[in-house]
Amino acid sequence: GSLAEDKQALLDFLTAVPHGRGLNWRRATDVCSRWTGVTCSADGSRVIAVRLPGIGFSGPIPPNTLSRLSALRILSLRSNRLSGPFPADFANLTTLTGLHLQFNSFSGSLPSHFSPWKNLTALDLSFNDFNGSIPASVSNLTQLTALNLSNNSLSGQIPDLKLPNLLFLNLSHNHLNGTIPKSLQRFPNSSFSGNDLSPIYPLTSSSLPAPAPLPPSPSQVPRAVPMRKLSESAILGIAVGGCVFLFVMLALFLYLCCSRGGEESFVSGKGSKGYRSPEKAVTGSQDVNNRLVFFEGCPFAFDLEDLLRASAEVLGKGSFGTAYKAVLEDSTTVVVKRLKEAGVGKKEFEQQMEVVGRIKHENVVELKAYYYSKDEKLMVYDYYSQGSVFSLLHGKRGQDRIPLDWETRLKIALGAARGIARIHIENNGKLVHGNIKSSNVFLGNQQYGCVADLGLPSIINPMVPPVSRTAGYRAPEVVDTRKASQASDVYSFGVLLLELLTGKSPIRVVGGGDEVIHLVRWVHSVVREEWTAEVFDVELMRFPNIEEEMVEMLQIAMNCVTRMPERRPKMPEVVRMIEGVRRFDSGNRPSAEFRSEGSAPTPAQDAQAISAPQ
Ligand SMILES: Nc1ncnc2c1ncn2[C@@H]1O[C@H](COP(=O)(O)OP(=O)(O)OP(=O)(O)O)[C@@H](O)[C@H]1O
Repeated sequence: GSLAEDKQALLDFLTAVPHGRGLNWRRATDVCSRWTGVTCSADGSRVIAVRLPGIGFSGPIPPNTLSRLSALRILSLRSNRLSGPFPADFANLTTLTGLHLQFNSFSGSLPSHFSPWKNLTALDLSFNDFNGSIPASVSNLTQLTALNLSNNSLSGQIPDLKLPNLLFLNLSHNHLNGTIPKSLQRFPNSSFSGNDLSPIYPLTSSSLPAPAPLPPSPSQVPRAVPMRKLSESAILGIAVGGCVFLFVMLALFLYLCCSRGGEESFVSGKGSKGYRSPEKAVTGSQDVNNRLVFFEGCPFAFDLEDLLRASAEVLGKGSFGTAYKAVLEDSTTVVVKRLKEAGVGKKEFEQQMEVVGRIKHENVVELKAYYYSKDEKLMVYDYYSQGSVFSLLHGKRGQDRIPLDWETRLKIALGAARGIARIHIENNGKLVHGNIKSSNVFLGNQQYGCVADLGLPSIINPMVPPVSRTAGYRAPEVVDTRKASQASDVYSFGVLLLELLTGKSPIRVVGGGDEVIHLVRWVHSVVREEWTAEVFDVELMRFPNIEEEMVEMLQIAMNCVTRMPERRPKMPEVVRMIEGVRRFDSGNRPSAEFRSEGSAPTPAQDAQAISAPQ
C-alpha cells in the first residue's frame, strides 16, 4: 500500500457513491492536508482515518474501494443513507480500531466472522436494518470496549460474549429473545430493553430456594434475579478484578447520563431511519450542574457523551485512580483520569482544580478539564504518545529496545526540574506536587521532561503499600508523617535523577521476593565504596565524554535525597545546578540550549551547591 493507492481508493469510492454535499477531494490536492475527513499517519505515508458523517452518501458501499485502505484505523460513515449489506471486503481492513456505521440503512446479516478485526475497540452499527442473529464470533473482538447494535432487527438469542474489555454495550430495540448470558449481566437493563427477552423476576430472601442436596446444573437454574440485584452482585464479583469493576461503573454512569437524553431520539429514530445530521445523532444530556469544566484556552469541544463514545483503553491503575486513553471520534486523544473517592467536598475539589488548571507551563502537563459529581471525579489531560519516562527507561527489553541517550536524559531532568519549580511558585509558593515519579513525567516539546499528576495528595489519600513503585520515591519524613511538602518533592525528584542515571527502578525486589533494594541506599553504598562508575546505567557507557556530566548530575541527585528535609536544595536551585552541568562542556556539544535566560549560576554557587552536606 502507498498514499497514492489510498488516494485512488478514496476517489473510486467518491465517484461511485452518490452524495448530497460536495467534498473537496481533488486529485491535484494533497490528500493528507486538504481533503475533508481524511487523516494520515504522522509520517504522511498512509491514510489512517476517514470520517465522513452526514455527507448524504446513499446506496451500497461499492466493493473494492474503501477496503483498499489497508492502513485504515478509523472509519466513520455515520448518519448517511448508505444501504445494502455489510461490505464483505471490509474484512481486508485488518488494522481498524473504530468502525462507526450508525444511522444508515444497511441491511442483511452481520458478518459471520469477526476475526479479521483484532484491534477493533469500538463498533457501532446501531440504527440500521441488520437482521439475523448476533454471531458468537463477536467474541473474537477481544479489544472491544464499546459495542452498539441497538435499533436493528436482530433476532435469536444473545450469544455468550466473552469481551473482558467491554465497557459500553447496547443491544436495545431489536427482536432478541432468550435470556441475557451471564457474561453480559454486568450491563444495565437499558442495554437490553426493547427486545423479547425472558422476563427476570425479583429475588427476595423468601424466594431463595432452600439448599438442595444436589445443586442443579447451571442450565437448569432459572434466571430469577433482577438486573439491579444481579449487576450489584456481578459488580461485587468483578470488584475483585479491580480494573474491570471501575470500567463497568464508568460505563454505567456515563451510559445513564447518555440514555436519559438518548431515549427520545431512539424512539423517534426507530421509524424514521435515513438521513440524520450528526448533530442530531449526538444528544446533550448532562445535568447542567455536573458538566465537564474546561479551562480557559482549551481547544477541546466534547462532552461526557463523546467521552463515552470514544474508544477507551486502560493505561494503568495508579494510587489515585485509573487512567484511560480515550480517542474521540474527531481523533482527539485525551487521557481521562478517574479518581478514587476524594477525601474532600466539591468546593475544595474545585478550588484545587482551579489552582492546578491555572498552571500553564511547557514543562507541566496541562489539566484541560475536570468533572465532579457525587459519584464520579474525572480529570482530562492531553495524551502523551511517547509514554512516560518510566516506560522509556524500563519498558521494552530485548532487541527492539532503543536506549535513552544521555542528551535526552539531561533534557528530561531539566524539563521536569523546571516544571516542578513552576509548580512550587503557585498558591503563594505553597503548592506541592506530591507524586513525582518516572511514570508521571512525559516527553514534551523537543523531548524535555513534562510533569503530570500534581496536587492530588491534598484531595485524595493515596494508598501506598510499602513495597511499591511509588514508595521508592517517598522521602523518609513522608513515610512517617504521610505529609508531602516541597522538600519531599525535591527528594522524589532526586530519586528520579538517580533512576535516569542508573537505569534502575527506585525499589527492586530480588532473591525471589526476600530482599528489597532501595535505589537511594544502593547508590549511597556504591558511592561510599568508591565504585562511582559502577553506578551508571550500562546503556550510557556507549556515549563518549559524558562521565563528567554524569558525576555532576549524581552529585545533584545526592543533594536532593539528603535525609534532612531542610538541608535539601530548593527547586529553583536544582534547576540552576542542572543548567550548570553543561557549563563544563568539552566543546563538542552545543551548550546554549540548556541555559535559561540570565539564570546561569556563578562558579562559586555551583561549587557550594555540589559540595553541600549529604
Ligand atoms: N497524559 C498522559 N499521557 C500518556 N500516558 C499517561 C498520561 N497520564 C498517565 N499516563 C500513563 O497511564 C498510566 C497510569 O497513570 P496513573 O497516573 O493513573 O498511574 P501512575 O502514574 O502509575 O500512578 P499515580 O496514580 O500514583 O500517579 C501510567 O503508565 C502513566 O504513565
